[in-house]
Amino acid sequence: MDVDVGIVAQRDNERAQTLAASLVDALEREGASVVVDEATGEAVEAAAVPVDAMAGRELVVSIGGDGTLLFVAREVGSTPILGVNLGEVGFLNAVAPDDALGVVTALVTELNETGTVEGRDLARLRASGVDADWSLEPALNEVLVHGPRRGSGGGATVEIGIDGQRYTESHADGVLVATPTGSTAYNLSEGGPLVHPAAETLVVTQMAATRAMPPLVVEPETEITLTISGSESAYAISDGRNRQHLEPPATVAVSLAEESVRLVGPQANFFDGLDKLE
Ligand SMILES: NC(=O)c1ccc[n+]([C@@H]2O[C@H](COP(=O)([O-])OP(=O)(O)OC[C@H]3O[C@@H](n4cnc5c(N)ncnc54)[C@H](O)[C@@H]3O)[C@@H](O)[C@H]2O)c1
Ligand SMILES: Nc1ncnc2c1ncn2[C@@H]1O[C@H](COP(=O)(O)OP(=O)(O)OP(=O)(O)O)[C@@H](O)[C@H]1O
Repeated sequence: MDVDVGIVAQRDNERAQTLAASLVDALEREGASVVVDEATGEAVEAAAVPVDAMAGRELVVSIGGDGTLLFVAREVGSTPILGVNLGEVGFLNAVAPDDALGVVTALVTELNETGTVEGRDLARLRASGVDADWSLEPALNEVLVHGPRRGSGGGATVEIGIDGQRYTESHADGVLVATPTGSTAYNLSEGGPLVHPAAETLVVTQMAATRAMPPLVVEPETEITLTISGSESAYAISDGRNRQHLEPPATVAVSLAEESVRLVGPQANFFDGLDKLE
C-alpha cells in the first residue's frame, strides 16, 4: 500500500530542512508518497504543495517549535500530526530530532500494515461573533480577547458569561479561555492553573484584572461569552496568530470546536515537559 505523508519544516531553518530531506529519502525508499510544504520545496528535492493541501494525508510531520506545530494544526484539521522538536520549548512536539527517522519510519510501517496509527485527540476551541458574523480558526491553545493593545493603558472592561450567567466583570488587559493543551502556554503566564492532559476541562483566566477573580475551571461543553466594552477597539485572537478586529461593545462566544487535533507517535511526559517551562 502507498502511504501518503506530508512534511512541514520550519521556514528558514536549515536544520529543519536537512532533517526533512533525510525523511523524504527514507520514506520514499519505503514506498511512501511524500510531499513537502512550498517553502521547504525551495530547499529540498520533493514535490511541494501548500500546507492546507496536506489535509487528508495519512500522516503530516511538523519539524520546528510549538509555533510551527500550531500552524500545521491550523492548516490540516484532524489529519494525524507528528511533532519533531527543533524549537526552544517544544511542549507540543514529543520527538527529538535524533529519533525522528526511526519514529517516522515505524509509523509509516504501521500505517502500511494496519492502515491506522494510535494517537490522541486534543480539544480545540471555536470563537465566533455573537453580534457580528465572523469566526476564527479553531484554537489548540487558547482564545484571547483584549483591548486595543496589550499592557498598561491598553485594557478594556470584559464581562465573562458562563452558560448564560454572569461570572464576573472587570477592567483587565484581556481574558483568555484555554484548553488543557494551552494551560501551559499563555494561561500559565497569566496565573491560570496547569491542567493535566487527561482532564476534560476549559479554563477562563483574566489577565491583570483590577477586580480579579480566580481562574474558573468549567466542563468542556460550557458556552462561554466574553463581552468587551470601554475601549475604542479590541481583538479576539486564536493561538496568538489568527485575529478578528472587534468594535466594542462586542460579544465573543467561545465553545468546544467540533474538530480536534490528532497527535500521533510517542506521547510527551507531561511532568517532564514542565521542566522546560522554568
Ligand atoms: N506570555 C506568554 O506566555 C505568551 C505570549 C505569547 C504567546 N504565547 C503562546 O504562544 C502561542 C503562539 O503564539 P505566538 O505565535 O504569538 O507565539 P510564539 O509561537 O512565539 O510562542 C510563544 C512561546 O509559547 C510557547 N508555547 C506555545 N504553545 C505552548 C504550549 N501549549 N505549552 C507550553 N508552551 C507553549 C512556545 O514554545 C514559545 O516559547 C499562543 O497560543 C500562546 O499560548 C504565550
Ligand atoms: N514551512 C512553513 N511555511 C509557511 N509558514 C511557516 C512555515 N514554518 C513556519 N511558518 C510560520 O512561522 C510560524 C512559526 O514560527 P515560530 O517562529 O513561531 O517558530 P517555532 O516553531 O515556535 O520555533 P521556536 O520555538 O524556535 O520559536 C508559523 O506560525 C508560520 O506562520
